[in-house]
Amino acid sequence: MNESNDHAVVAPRRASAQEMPVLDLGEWIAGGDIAPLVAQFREACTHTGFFYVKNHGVPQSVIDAVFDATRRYMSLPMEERLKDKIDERFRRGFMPIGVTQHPGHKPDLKESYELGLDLPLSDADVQAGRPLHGPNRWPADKPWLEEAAMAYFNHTIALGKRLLRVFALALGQPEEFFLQYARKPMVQARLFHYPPQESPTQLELGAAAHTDYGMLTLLVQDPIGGLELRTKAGEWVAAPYIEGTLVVNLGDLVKVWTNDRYVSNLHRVANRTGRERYSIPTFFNLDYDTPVACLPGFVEPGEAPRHAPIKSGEYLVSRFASVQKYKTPAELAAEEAAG
Ligand SMILES: O=C(O)CCC(=O)C(=O)O
Ligand SMILES: [Fe+2]
Repeated sequence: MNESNDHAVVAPRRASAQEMPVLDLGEWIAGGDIAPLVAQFREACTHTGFFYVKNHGVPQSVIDAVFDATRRYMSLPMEERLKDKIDERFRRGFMPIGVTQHPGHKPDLKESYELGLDLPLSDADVQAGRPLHGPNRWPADKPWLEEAAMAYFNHTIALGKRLLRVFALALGQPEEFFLQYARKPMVQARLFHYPPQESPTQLELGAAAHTDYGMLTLLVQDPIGGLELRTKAGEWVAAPYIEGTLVVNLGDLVKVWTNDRYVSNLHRVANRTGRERYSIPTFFNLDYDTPVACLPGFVEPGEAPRHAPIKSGEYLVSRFASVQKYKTPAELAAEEAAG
């Protein structure tokens, strides 16, 4: 990292309604026509790859409860939380500041509690050592954390599966196309706490500028705000809290499906408010073995797709390893064998 290239990151203007539209899922969820939503989804995904959803079906009480539990947990003494420190194999539990570091940046100024699809040790994929497949890790003396987090997690899985229907139709596929790859989806949620930062800079932020990796990110943020994304013109804009909404954005694997037609956008977090910020992204990814490849209609006849086909899970694991201090299952097995 080059300190002399560092720049202060000042608060940008708010994203316009075109840069961050609000998609209303209410009518469709109530049994209405999906077509208008598909058109709005396509427009947003080819523009900034970011939008809000409202009337999304996740009860506000469930969202309030998971924020309350996250605040309560992150207020506990560090030594208490370190008892739940993330385990190398399954990557679930408390992740202190310092674990996530994007190349060329200082570590992100955030800490988190990580959870995912809760697979028992007897599960065939867990037995087979498939990366990131495993049981959640919960502090037994704080049942309120598991209760609130899993209630929220299960609702976002339902929302993610709903959005996959819209997504498939937007890409010219049958509505159920992605659901065939969401049998044991690699969904991960992160309960984030961002301490306030007086003067954010490009090198040191709550979350350094990055793109997400997979399919769909669903995010609830608290009223503090601080999420920023980059427009097509290269300008950073704020994606503030809007009551009753979640933020949705696309990840890099969508570029493979769509030959770069859909946007996986750079974004970052700067918490300049002087107050604690909390946010909870759920990363909705498909099954490990999903063959991700350019879909028909996204490449001209006679042209080759820009990205080689790839297995969803392998790609995700390689991306995690690039930003998190992370041991691969092979490295762990080698360590174990060495005693
Ligand atoms: O906390 C936020 O608002 C965004 C977090 C984020 O971009 C991420 O974890 O990938
Ligand atoms: Fe992100």
